[in-house]
Amino acid sequence: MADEIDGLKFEQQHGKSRVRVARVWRKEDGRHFFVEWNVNISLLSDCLSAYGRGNNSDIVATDTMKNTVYVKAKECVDALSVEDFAIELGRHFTSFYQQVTAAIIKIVEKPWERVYIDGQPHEHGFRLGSEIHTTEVIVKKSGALRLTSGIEGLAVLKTTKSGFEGFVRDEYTALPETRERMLATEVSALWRYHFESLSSIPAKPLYFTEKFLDVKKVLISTFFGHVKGVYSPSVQSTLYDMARAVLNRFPDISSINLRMPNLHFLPANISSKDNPAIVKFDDDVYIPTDEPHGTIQASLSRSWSRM
Ligand SMILES: O=c1[nH]c(=O)c2[nH]c(=O)[nH]c2[nH]1
Repeated sequence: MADEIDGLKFEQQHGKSRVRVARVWRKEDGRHFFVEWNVNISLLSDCLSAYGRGNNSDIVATDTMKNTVYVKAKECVDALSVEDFAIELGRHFTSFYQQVTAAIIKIVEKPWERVYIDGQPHEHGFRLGSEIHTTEVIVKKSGALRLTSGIEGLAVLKTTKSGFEGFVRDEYTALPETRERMLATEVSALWRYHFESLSSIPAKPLYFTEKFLDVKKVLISTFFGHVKGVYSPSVQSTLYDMARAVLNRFPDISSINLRMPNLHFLPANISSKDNPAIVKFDDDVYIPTDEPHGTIQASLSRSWSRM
């Protein structure tokens, strides 16, 4: 939101970052549910006189925003998705305060997962997994909504069925063409849901939690292919297949952005003047390296709207 002060364009927002909250839901049958969230709040509000005149009478204190996270966590009597919690916060700030025109809520969920003991889900035991679930919600006073979710740190590797051929060769090119290499990456994905108003959000509890797990499954299964695998001619091609699979499978996702660094496993060939083959590479010994790494990213949308 741009305003004018003294003939100058002025834009502002204020909020609270890194509000950490954990919530336990204790069911009567003995099962516990648990989440840990790191919440970022940013409010767009009419409080120009705070900047221009030192008058704080329109300022919602960021300390109050922090407290609101704990109040709302307490009020959520049933387990809910990180998306629904973000929407609830956005709804609160935009409806409770007349001067707040929009709220931007970003939350990172820590990947606590229920443990299994002897194949049985534990009632109250959790361990830290690896992939992080994120969400960003923008709620406007009108009820307009922009909802994106994401995954970070989805590390995947396959030991074959990957190659890279036919690329530009010039006087600087040293990379040999291959149809046999390792393929490893750490996927970051961000996808936008098509729900564009608060009233269109599905009422089903944990709808977005299930969707997150389903998107993760589709990303993983498309990366690897079925048990015998699928050939990848490049990170670019596999990334596109993964993005495509998500849009094909989930009608309520309108766009997806994927970032997939190419984490290289270099063939180990070690030689000396006397011994040209101290170690001779035979698709067996590799030198793992993530520095430098390739960086491949792309967005795929159903329409020409932006992510
Ligand atoms: O899948 C790949 N894509 C590239 O763009 C690239 N560039 C490179 O050196 N190796 C690879 N691999």
